[in-house]
This record gives sequence, structure tokens and C-alpha cells, in this order.
Amino acid sequence: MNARPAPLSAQAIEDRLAELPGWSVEDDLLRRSYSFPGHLPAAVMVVHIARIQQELDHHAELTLGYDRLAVAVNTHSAGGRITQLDFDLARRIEEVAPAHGAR
Ligand SMILES: C[C@H](O)[C@H](O)[C@H]1CNC2=NC(N)=NC(=O)C2=N1
Repeated sequence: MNARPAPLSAQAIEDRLAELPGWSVEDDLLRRSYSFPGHLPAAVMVVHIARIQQELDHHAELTLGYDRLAVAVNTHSAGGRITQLDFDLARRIEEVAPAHGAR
């Protein structure tokens, strides 16, 4: 079990966002929306993210549309604030996104 993560300061969030183009923070959620060349690539990306989430033991809300996928995450155990765990997950998602044709 992970130690309880600390919420990041506004400055720490700004610094990390600067290194994650396409990601933003709204309502205490770290978010990005991807578009895909069709539905199956988007759905396969959901499964790939699910595998990463199980590895990290950290889970985002994933909203699948026809050719879009919205990712939104914060840390429940930090009272729904953004922590380093959210940025770790975002980075891992960014690493695999190009292989799925995500933009
Ligand atoms: C027991 C398990 O480690 C916890 O419930 C994990 C699972 N995934 C999680 N995901 C997110 N986003 N926040 C959490 O606090 C969290 N906690």
C-alpha cells in the first residue's frame, strides 16, 4: 500500500503541467482528451491504460466516445486533490498514446 500522498501546491502543478502539453487542471482534476483514427483504437487505448493503472494502483476516470477518450484523475486518498501519483499516471499514458494513433 502506498503512503498517503500529499496534495501538490499550485506552483508544483504549474511546473509539471509545463512538461505535459495537452493536459490541464480543472476542478481539481488533471485532464486530457485524445482523439483517434476510429473507435477500436480508442477502445484499445482504454485497455492499455487499464493495465498501467493496475500496475501503478492508481485509476483515472476514462470516458470513451466514438473516436475520443477523455482522461480525468485526482487522488481520492488525498481528498480528491492532485498529487504526484496523478502526474505519474499522466506521463505513462502520454508514453503509450502515440502507438495508438492518439492525438
Ligand atoms: C486500495 C487502493 O490502493 C486504493 O483504493 C487506490 C486505488 N486507485 C486510486 N486511484 C486514485 N485516482 N486515487 C486513489 O486514491 C486510489 N487509491
